[in-house]
Amino acid sequence: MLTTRPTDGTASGRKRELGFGHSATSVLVPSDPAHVEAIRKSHERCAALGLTRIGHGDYTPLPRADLALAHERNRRLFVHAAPVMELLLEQILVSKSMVVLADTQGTVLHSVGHSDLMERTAKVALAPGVNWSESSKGTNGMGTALVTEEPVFVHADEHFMYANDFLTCSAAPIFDPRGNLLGVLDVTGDHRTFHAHTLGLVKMSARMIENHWLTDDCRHALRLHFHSRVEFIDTLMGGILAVGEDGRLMGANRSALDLLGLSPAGLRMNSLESLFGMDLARLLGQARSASTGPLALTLANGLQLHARLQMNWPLVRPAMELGGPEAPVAEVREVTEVAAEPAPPAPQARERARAAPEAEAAPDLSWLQTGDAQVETVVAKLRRVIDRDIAVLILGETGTGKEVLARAIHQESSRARQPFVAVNCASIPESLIEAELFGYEEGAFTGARRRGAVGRILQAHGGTLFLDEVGDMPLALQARLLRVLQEREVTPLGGTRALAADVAVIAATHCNLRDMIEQQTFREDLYYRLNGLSVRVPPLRERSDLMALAHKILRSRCPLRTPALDAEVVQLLQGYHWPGNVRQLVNVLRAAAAMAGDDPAITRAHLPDDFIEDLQRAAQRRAAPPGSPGAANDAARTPAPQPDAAKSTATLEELEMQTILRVVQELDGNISLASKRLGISRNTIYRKLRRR
Ligand SMILES: Nc1ncnc2c1ncn2[C@@H]1O[C@H](COP(=O)(O)OP(=O)(O)OP(=O)(O)O)[C@@H](O)[C@H]1O
Repeated sequence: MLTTRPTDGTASGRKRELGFGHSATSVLVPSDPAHVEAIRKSHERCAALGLTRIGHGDYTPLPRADLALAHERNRRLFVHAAPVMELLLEQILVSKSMVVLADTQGTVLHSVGHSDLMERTAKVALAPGVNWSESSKGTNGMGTALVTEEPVFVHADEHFMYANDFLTCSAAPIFDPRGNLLGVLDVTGDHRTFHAHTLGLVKMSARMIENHWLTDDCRHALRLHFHSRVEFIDTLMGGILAVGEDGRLMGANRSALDLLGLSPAGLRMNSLESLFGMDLARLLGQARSASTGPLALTLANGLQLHARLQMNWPLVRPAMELGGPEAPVAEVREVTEVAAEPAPPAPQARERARAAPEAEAAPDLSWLQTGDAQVETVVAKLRRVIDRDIAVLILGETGTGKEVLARAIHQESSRARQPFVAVNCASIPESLIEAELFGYEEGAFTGARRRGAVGRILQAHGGTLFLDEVGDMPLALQARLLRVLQEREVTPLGGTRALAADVAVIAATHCNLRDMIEQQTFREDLYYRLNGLSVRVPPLRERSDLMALAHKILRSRCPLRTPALDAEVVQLLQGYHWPGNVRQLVNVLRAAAAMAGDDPAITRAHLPDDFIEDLQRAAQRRAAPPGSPGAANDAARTPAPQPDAAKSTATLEELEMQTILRVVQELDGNISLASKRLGISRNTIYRKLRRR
């Protein structure tokens, strides 16, 4: 049933029930009997609580300390919800509404919407800290959805308090994979802007948050994505079931529960066997033999499902690099077929992804123990300082795994469930690094985003701040960073209030900071503040676990059909000097595994051409008489030198720069491809190009 509601918001207007389409100023509001009943029941609850329709409710936000506590308790919810809220806001921008996130108590945690979108009073009422529980504000979207645990819209005079009948709100509860209520997502706007599709958008957004939560919770589990219609598998309607190594069902999204006809409690009482009549080994076997396309599964009730298996491989997840040309994307590999790479996100989405705290975490330290004695020592040292508020400084050449190590430290600490925020000091333009790190208030500088921005340090509050390439931090900022680390507070640019910043700090660099201190390009006091414990990640050429590492990388790339390495390839890998370290090894093996396809072993023919060329050049250098232009020396270890490089009178640095420029030019400015071809990280390329 559709009824129209007056849009003038007056009491007489409220009493007028207009017929469908009778007024140019009225809006269509679907009001099916279940909805009418839900609102009636809510009004009854409000009356029973002693609320009155002429009441106003209290719009005073929680005191700062209590709000900070609420934020702290709901940090994870915020981390998953914030990017989704930005997306939702983009969809409803024309409706001049606000997108609001509240906790299970109805306390607003976060709201987004431009300041000119809503009347100032309404905006203030939706600010963080204001409570919108039913017991405080009567019938309203957030409060009522929290009580009923169902999506609901509350339009105009359906609000219990007349004071709120100029609003229209659509709200949906958010649940964790075990069915616990986490909070509520809401869109609130002026009642004249009611749109019947808003509730649908809010419900979809709540599902997106739930799916992120599930994927994060079960990031190392195998995930079964399924639906009864094959084209729906990877949509929001698709079911996701997380399965542990022992075949245990670890969690499911709401669509999965709906498709399986289970409650969250019912999920715990089931297994793969009871649901699909097969255990994990058989499921994997079936996936292995299904060369392409989804698997066919049958439920006990005869319902046919189409499924795909997926797992996350943190090993190959590209590091979050601020300012880089690609957005950080958790790399997902399908077991049954190669996953379609996500399309490159739009610039706005990229911006959001950068601004959002990272939700994904890395494997812990034991994952890094593949038998090298130097790595073992590093891990043992780190285990002694974890959770002791000691800053860690990681030293090592590019591509040795410094960021992987930092993530592993975070993962093994008590902060593992909190954000890990990586800041690459080399890849952010010097003029922006201050704003990136410390954040800024609205209008702090020309070009600043209207609503200001939370800096990376505050995004890491409660978790770990990873300062990569810290040697590239401008001197002026080093002083500010030192103050933050000493006082544990941040004052955003253009702001006057200092905000608490509880962060564990891990810094990394390939530079010699001691030399930099002597050259007065790095502050000594900051060096000591960052260097509670310094560890050096060994370059790959010094490691004794090359083959164990290679097999681990291959296993993670091709879990079901891990190719072997034939004897010649083993010899070639072992004889190589690996200037690009583990990153280069990953790239070479990834390309070789792709070339090998279904072949049981990787042979020389599968190795990438540029790697073979480099091997040949190295062999020629070794064969050349000592002192000759082609003889092996350190310069010969420069990645991908030009053929006549050794004869040139240019310095090593100039040759390197020429090579980088040539490759970047050849690849039309694609830094990612250039980084792969050169075997150095994208950050290193950015840094070097900037220093030109
Ligand atoms: N122990 C490891 N096992 C498997 N893969 C690893 C390991 N260490 C590093 N890698 C892989 O090597 C690549 C480079 O790692 P990472 O980005 O951590 O290096 P980095 O030293 O921080 O590099 P840069 O100095 O260039 O920023 C990544 O793809 C990472 O997944």
